Amino acid sequence: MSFDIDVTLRRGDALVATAFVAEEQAVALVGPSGVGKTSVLDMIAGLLRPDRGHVRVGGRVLTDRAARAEVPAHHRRAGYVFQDARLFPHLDVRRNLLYGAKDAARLATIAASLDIAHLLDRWPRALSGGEARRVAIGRALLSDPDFLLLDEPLSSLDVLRREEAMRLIERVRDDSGLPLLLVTHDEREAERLCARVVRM
Ligand SMILES: Nc1ncnc2c1ncn2[C@@H]1O[C@H](COP(=O)(O)OP(=O)(O)OP(=O)(O)O)[C@@H](O)[C@H]1O
Repeated sequence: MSFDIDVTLRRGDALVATAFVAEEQAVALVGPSGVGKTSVLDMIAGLLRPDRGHVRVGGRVLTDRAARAEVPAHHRRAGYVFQDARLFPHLDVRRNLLYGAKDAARLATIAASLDIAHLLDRWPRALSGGEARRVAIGRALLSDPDFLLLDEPLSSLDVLRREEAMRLIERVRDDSGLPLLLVTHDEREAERLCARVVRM
């Protein structure tokens, strides 16, 4: 079992709710803008607390409102790649990658596999959107996570870059073997990258 999620949260006027149990390693969360996809990732990462329900990943209970159980975000071992990369602007790419790294010796391998080895001495402000996102994926992988959360990893890429990014995600998925939850607007991408598609 990868993800066992059943959460409800009121945010302003919106009611965010989803429930699914996935045996598959890779799960896509699809749905229209504003339905609450990012909020669900935040609840799984421990950045938002659901009003009711539970979050279990890889059999581990991270939130169980009925049992008053809540693992703090920094103990969840989530590799969360945010929609806007969120690199530290005052750290170069190398130090961004090593931030929170469990095993710095993996830097070279991961940088090579993400095609960012030539960017290690650059500053985040000198990266394209796609490069920044690859660095964010690298930083998440180096933190030795138990699972991966990717928020719209393909948005704002042109057709060619999108295809490259999809191949990269397939490789990360297959090489890491980690439970992976990916948010996208695009049903076709969801079906290609993930054995399970959850609609919100
Ligand atoms: N800080 C906030 N306070 C109140 N409501 C919020 C807040 N952040 C988001 N919302 C609302 O919660 C709902 C879910 O937002 P969320 O960002 O999770 O949706 P989403 O499906 O990820 O959207 P998108 O695809 O546009 O990124 C929306 O209706 C949004 O307006």
